Amino acid sequence: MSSADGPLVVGVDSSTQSTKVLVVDAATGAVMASGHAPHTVSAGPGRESDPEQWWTALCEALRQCGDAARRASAVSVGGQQHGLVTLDAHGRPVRPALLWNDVRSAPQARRLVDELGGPKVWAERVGSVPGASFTVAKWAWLTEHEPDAARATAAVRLPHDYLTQRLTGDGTTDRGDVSGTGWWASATESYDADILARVGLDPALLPRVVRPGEVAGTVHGSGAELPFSKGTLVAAGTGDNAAAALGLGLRPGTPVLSLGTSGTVYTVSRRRPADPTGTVAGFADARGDWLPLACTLNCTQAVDRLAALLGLDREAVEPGGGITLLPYLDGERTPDLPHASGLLHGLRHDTTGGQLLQAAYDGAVHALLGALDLVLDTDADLSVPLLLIGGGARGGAWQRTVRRLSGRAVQVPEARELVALGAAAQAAGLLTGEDPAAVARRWGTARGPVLEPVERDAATLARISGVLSDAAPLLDRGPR
Ligand SMILES: Nc1ncnc2c1ncn2[C@@H]1O[C@H](COP(=O)(O)OP(=O)(O)O)[C@@H](O)[C@H]1O
Ligand SMILES: O=C(CO)[C@@H](O)[C@H](O)COP(=O)(O)O
Repeated sequence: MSSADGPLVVGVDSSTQSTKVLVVDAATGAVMASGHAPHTVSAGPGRESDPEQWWTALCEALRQCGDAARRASAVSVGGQQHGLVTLDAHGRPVRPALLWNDVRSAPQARRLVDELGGPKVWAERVGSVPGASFTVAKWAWLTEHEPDAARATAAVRLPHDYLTQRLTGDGTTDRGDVSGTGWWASATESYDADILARVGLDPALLPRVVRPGEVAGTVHGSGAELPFSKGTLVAAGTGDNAAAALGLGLRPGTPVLSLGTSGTVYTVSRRRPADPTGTVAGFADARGDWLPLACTLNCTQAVDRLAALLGLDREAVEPGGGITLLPYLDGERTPDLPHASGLLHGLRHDTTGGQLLQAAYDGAVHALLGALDLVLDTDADLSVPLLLIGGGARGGAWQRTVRRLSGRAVQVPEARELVALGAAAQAAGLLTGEDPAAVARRWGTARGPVLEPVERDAATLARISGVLSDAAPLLDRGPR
């Protein structure tokens, strides 16, 4: 390991499939060490993970960073959004966390939307119309299906809150991640007492919302588990998408398309979003701005699953065939079809496996690009390249599909772990007093090749939209 110019900071990405840790030189952004450890997610009708496993994975990933992590002056955690973590009076999980992609809470979400006065009321007050992913719907599901677990709950946390609390001993969250709960009103930037009362959640169970730039706490214990010394600064942390926005040093109007377990499209905006259609979630960012975002449940894993079923490498796509494949293997959030399953149209004798696989990529990207038009302000500059990030951004087939269906220039940052880098920039900001996005720009994290625009394949987009609308009743009710 070469020597660092400045103090070292640690950035954590605790996402759906794994924990990734970077130790970064706060002066230059150079990555001095990294670690990675996988998580398990339950299969079947729900999606759950044990929060204790996230902690074990974090400790393991930190261990892989060796001496560099021991020298860190500050740490910050970015985490998968929305997950419901329920803790008992001793701070131990009452049950596994209900994750963002668990659609069992769809009926509760629909009921809550109606009870408060409909989508427009939610959009204006909370900034988002909650779907199954939102924590408020998950809590409502828990109180209905597992009332004993709800009664045993002494604290409610998001995934990044849980890990931050394990570091500091204090219950804290931040405006970015709390804006995805459904019980934080973006209009007033505070917990919404009326919504909490409707779902029977005592506000005393919720964490303190740390302000941007404020310290969440310090590492409260060290020992065998953690490399940090007691007193290491802990930043507020945030949700993974808000962390990636920090990690890119994102400026208002620049669009991001992230290809991970979830697919997301978002930008930073100075205007508080309020989309009554529910497609765009009106999240706050981790600074003082907003993060209009749309999210799909089926992205890299759905396409990889199709490739595995076909016995193909994920790059073995072939053009043509007129096939439409809606890859909604987990139900879908964008479009709002929580009970949907995958749907194939246009199969012929001469259809090849490679064409089916390409159709899966097309179906996944179609959903994201349709939402991107709604995410961007009317004054967004369409000539700015689309920033392509997440694990899928490394894939040639993903890159070509996004270019063909968007018709836009696409920039692929060389930096791989933008969520962890954003968390690291937040930690560095605590030490230097800088805006974390400015830290990331100073580090040059968004640098990477720009792939020139190609002609937009409007015919394929129109074909997919047509199948989607014709199959709407089938997709809405799900398989029988
Ligand atoms: N070289 C690659 N080409 C295409 N897809 C890739 C490549 N490397 C990783 N992936 C995909 O990236 C996904 C993981 O992305 P990541 O952003 O790390 O997910 P998450 O943060 O949601 O856990 C995997 O599901 C895999 O399909
Ligand atoms: O639910 C959302 C955004 O609203 C997801 O983007 C989650 O935050 C999970 O992220 P990944 O694990 O796919 O990065």
